[in-house]
Amino acid sequence: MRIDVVTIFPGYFDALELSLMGKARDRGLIDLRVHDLRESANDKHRTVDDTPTGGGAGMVMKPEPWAQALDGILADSVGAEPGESDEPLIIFPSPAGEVFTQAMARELASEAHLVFGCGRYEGIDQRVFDEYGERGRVRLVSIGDYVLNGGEVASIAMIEAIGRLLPGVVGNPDSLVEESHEDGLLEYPSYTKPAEWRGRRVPDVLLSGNHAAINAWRHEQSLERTRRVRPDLLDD
Ligand SMILES: CN1CCCC[C@@H]1Cn1ccc2ccc(-c3n[nH]c(N)c3C#N)cc21
Repeated sequence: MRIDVVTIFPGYFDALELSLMGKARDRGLIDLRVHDLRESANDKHRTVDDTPTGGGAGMVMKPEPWAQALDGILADSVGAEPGESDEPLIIFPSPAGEVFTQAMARELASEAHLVFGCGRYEGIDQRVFDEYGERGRVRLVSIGDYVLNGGEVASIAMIEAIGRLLPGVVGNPDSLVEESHEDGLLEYPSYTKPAEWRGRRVPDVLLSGNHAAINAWRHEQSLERTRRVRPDLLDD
């Protein structure tokens, strides 16, 4: 999968050189390209923002630098493999977006080419979403009901959630099956050695070697935790 990111803070994405994402990039499973939006601003001061038309606090990101950056990426996008969508999907993190879920991560993991447009300030001029929404596929996506200062942290979260689902990225694909949200439930509690720690014992069933009983216990724990913490996940 090719992933392009447009941002005024490229350094945020150094985090994706670490751990599993870094290994996936080294192995060519993910082709991550980070673009500094300021390099698409043609004035002497590389201006990317201006005052909001109609008044109001803060600044809004100008449309033209975004168009320069996105047009460059789209022009460079190669055709997809058979069955993949030709057009890259452009994702703009936004508190006004559809909420990102594990189901969306699975859906986006089948894309050949994703582009993440990281806004800052009060956001990006609406006409960028309109322009690229008419020309191709655009989704505004939120990672949750709280306010961040920009789209970079949200993009990193989504890139990790999507990237880890790609074949070969996570060592044992079985570990992807019993995770929170993967089966619609929160995951069961985990334990390791020692069997007793500060007077707290690991549940006996986990020491029994009875895998049917262990699986049944773990499923019940997932159900109980989901009922207690996220009953909304059990609504049909
Ligand atoms: C604070 N400032 C004025 C109010 C509106 C937002 C703005 C900051 N900001 C600018 C671009 C941008 C993109 C995403 C997010 C964001 N916040 N919360 C989420 N779940 C997000 C996502 N995904 C925030 C952003």
